Amino acid sequence: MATGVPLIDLQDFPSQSQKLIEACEELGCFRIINHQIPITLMSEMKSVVRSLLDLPMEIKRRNTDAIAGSGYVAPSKANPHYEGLGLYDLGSADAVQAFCTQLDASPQQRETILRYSQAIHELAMEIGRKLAQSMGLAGDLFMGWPCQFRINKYNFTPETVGSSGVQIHTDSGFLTILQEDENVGGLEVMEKKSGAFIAVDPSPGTLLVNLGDIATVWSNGRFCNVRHRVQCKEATIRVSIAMFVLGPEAAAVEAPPELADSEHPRLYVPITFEDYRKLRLSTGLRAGEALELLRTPNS
Ligand SMILES: O=C(O)CCC(=O)C(=O)O
Ligand SMILES: [Fe+2]
Repeated sequence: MATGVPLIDLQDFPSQSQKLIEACEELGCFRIINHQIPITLMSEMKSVVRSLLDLPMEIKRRNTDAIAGSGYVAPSKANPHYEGLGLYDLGSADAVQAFCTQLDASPQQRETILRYSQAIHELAMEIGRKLAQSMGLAGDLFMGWPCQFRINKYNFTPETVGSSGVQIHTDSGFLTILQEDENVGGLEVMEKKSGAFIAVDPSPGTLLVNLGDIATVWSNGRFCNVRHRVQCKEATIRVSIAMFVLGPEAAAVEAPPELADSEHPRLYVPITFEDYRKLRLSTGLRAGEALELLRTPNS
């Protein structure tokens, strides 16, 4: 049952810095332990999320897009067993409140969603600081960056076993923090070197981090934007909670000067997250291939 996903103890820095950077470079995926989000909050949030996803379709449809694809996604031809609810800008208490209002959340549900969103947002900022420090950089890498939140439900049935819940893709932003289903596996991450998929088995109480395309741009090609997919392994409902750290609000993403010099020329032209997202949407390149369109002339 080897998962091959490195474990990072968030309370053991700077000792774990090298391990963190290696995980970002080699797999683009790691599992966090000691993240300080209470396990009770994680399980309360999971049960709130399950009830929101069980709401009638007409209520779920009130969760409209703030940016393309940020709201309710109904089952479709491409992903017939998948549906999700979401919100843009998890760091904004107003956006979180608006999401709760759209879905008629009870006061108790609202309280859990607010506490969870604050805790996961703080954790993302902490990971940003640890990443910057581990790369020898000062400052707060993700401060002020918009984050997207998505709760995913896979309606797996006996007929769907062996088929795909979500097609192979990379995440477009810098990184994703995932609270997986505590019982149902199915997530698979691709090892860059071999092209082989590694099954990510659930590990309750921990959180999984996947790096996306923006991390590759920012790190001047050092960090791996991990390809991943969700396979249906068993005929049961699977629920996961994802928080995407996207990119800076308006500024173009580019490698900091420390990561680009004459020996390591910039591999990608600077681009805003917004323009990169549009590029992915317009080209339909969902598995990181759009990065090739950003290559600098001599790289
Ligand atoms: O449900 C999961 O485990 C992963 C979902 C995912 O890859 C995504 O939302 O981008
Ligand atoms: Fe993903």
